[in-house]
Amino acid sequence: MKLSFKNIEKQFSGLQVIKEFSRDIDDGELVALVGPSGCGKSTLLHIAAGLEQPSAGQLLADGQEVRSAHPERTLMFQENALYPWLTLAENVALALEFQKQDKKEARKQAVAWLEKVNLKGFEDYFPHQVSGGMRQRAALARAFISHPKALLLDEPFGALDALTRMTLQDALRQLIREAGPTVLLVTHDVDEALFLADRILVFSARPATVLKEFNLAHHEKTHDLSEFAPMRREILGLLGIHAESGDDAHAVGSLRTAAREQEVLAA
Ligand SMILES: Nc1ncnc2c1ncn2[C@@H]1O[C@H](COP(=O)(O)OP(=O)(O)OP(=O)(O)O)[C@@H](O)[C@H]1O
Repeated sequence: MKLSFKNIEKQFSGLQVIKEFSRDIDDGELVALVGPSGCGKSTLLHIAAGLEQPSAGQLLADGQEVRSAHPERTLMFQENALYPWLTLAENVALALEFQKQDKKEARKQAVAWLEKVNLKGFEDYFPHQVSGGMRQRAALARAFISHPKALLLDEPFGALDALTRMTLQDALRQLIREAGPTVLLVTHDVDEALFLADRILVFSARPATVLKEFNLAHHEKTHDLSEFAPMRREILGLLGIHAESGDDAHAVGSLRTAAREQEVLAA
């Protein structure tokens, strides 16, 4: 699905959050949105999902104006995405039941998707009985089961430790390769953006405008991102974080804290 943002503006009771955002996101492309806390990244995802309407401008999905939410554009959040009173299989199956699929068939497909994300044997566990990483695997299964044409990911792995996050990034990349949706990924983790994205848009503080975009399509990437060190340094620099060489890992880790501090100072 091609998403075309055309001169999008968004205000909340006089607070300008997004200013003249125009970009095409091509069918099957993965674009990461990186920027200071509170600049408007989630708001852009909500507009893409059809949960918020732009104050001005238009969003087209395959040429049709987006006016409301639709399962072909699926939003996935950081945590607490699963219903605690349902098992993992019931949570995943629910996405199909919402679309009026037969309960038995929905369960069958849910079990197959849980197997795809390495959760075979955990179908009848409740969310509190599994780890945070396993919950997000189930959330991925639930996001993919209805074959969305666009996947809108809002810091999907933000609450996980670094190692678990990397295994989830691998799982996500595999699912994307198989299913081929267009993906918008909001992340505070510059390495996550470098690893997963075809393109990275770096936003300014509110109102969000694109400071710079980086193209990473056609790079075969591993978690060893050393070849992208100059790009990572430039992105962090744009975000006001100055990483000395050798100190990048720390700088990436502190991006979230620094961004929150900027938000507090700006308030
Ligand atoms: N529904 C709403 N009503 C009023 N203000 C809102 C609403 N949604 C977002 N905002 C405001 O818009 C601004 C941008 O919020 P948004 O969540 O899009 O930022 P963000 O870049 O995703 O932040 P973070 O990285 O911290 O998640 C914030 O100041 C927020 O308070």
